[in-house]
Amino acid sequence: MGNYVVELKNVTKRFPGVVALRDMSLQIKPGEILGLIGENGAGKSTLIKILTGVHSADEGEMFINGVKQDIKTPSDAKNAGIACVYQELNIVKELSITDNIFINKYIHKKNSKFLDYKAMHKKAHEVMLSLGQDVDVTKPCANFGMGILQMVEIAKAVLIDAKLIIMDEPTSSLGEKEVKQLMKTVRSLKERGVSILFVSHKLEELFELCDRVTVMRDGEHITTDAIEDMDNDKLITAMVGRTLNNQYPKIEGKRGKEALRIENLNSTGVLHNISFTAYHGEILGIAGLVGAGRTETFQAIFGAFPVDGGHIYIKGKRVTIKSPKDAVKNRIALLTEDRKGQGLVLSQGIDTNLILANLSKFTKGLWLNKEKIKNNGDQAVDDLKIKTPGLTAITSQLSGGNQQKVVIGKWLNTDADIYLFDEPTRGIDVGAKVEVYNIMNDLVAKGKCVIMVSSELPEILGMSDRVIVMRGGKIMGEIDRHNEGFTQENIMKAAWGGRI
Ligand SMILES: Nc1ncnc2c1ncn2[C@@H]1O[C@H](COP(=O)(O)OP(=O)(O)OP(=O)(O)O)[C@@H](O)[C@H]1O
Repeated sequence: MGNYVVELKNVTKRFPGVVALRDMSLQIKPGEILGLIGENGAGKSTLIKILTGVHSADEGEMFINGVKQDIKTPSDAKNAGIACVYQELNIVKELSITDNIFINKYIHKKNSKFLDYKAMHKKAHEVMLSLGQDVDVTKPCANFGMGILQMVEIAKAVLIDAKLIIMDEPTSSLGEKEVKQLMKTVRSLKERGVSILFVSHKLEELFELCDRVTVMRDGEHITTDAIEDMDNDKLITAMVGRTLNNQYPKIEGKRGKEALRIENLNSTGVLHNISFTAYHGEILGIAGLVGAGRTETFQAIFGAFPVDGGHIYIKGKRVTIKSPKDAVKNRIALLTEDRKGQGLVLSQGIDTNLILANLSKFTKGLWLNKEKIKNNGDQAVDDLKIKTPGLTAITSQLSGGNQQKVVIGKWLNTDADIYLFDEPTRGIDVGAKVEVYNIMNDLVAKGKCVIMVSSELPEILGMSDRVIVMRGGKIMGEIDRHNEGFTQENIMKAAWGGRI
């Protein structure tokens, strides 16, 4: 047996109708950063759940430092030195950083039932500092942003002396600066000998950070290689099982008439005189850093964010949009960034969820038109490559990425003219991204107007006809696809406050 911190041997895990992991083996070396990547539904979360004692394997074995383990519960895993920082953080926002860090193992004063807050604050501050965060640990977590809260989770792992810290899509809700800080912290943990399993859909992060990378597909181990032996194409091919010729299959449409015009949209302190025009038959990209006001702009157009000035015109006519209902009436669809929070009824099947945004299209009198619902579902599963044992499968049992695809499918059912896509490909795999881009192409070909907010610059450049850049609730500039200034550098410059 090699020198591994954690080793899985021939692990199989079945759910009704699905083999989530099939004969999966994995070795993690001491002090290495191992990347883990795979399409939505490939089995990554199931693997994490086995490592952390949330699920037990049907077959297979697990070793820690060469010693066979019998991990049955999350506390077994913790005791064995395995910790996980989940995408949805496990933080009680009302409590202080110190309380969150010590929540299950408070330090008591010597021979006393009283808690020793002095000692705990000191230790908490020390650990946070070692992670690069000089913060007031006595303050409630509600006062801090995602980047720091994630560090609180990492601090918990450090305090139990974790040998392996698993990070599940850790950068998905972080801004650029926070991502940089996280990378620094991960490297410093590695230097201290901690191993990291870094699960991500973002290839560039894996290339920047990892020593080796493991690719999974359909519940199986496909390959594990040193990162320097891998490149984009090799990773994608291993992941999707075919070569993807073009990650951004842009088809340029013919720009039609004005679809949406915004004039001097204001929301005190948040949006400042936002004005732009979007046309039928084009994709307008909105770039900017986290906090630039992009999501708020979408919500304001959709009647879901308070505005105190400005006008909205649709097809040249001024309209009043005071609620999402007004927006839908004006044939605007908004695919929000927070897809889990809005709109999926997790206890219902995929077929039902897909029709929720436009029920009337699927009813006959008072009755649901079952055939239409089935055809619609089959089409969406096919178009979006939703991985599921069946159309009626309960959405709570789908992998995270596949749940997102259901939400996208739901909004595509609305027959809108104007589609506002907020971070449309967050959390979905490279293959599925291409499907979403193809759907955008189809919408544009039908003369629809697509506006996309995205933090992924390659995606913005790859798919937009025009890009506007926002910063601090203002529009900094606009660049056309056919302009030679249509580059990542120019967009970043504007996003950081420069002029295009
Ligand atoms: N509790 C469950 N009941 C039934 N099936 C499940 C359950 N959990 C996961 N599955 C199935 O197991 C398979 C693997 O899912 P898993 O969540 O591990 O994928 P993943 O690689 O994490 O995907 P994503 O990138 O979308 O998060 C999927 O087909 C999923 O539907």
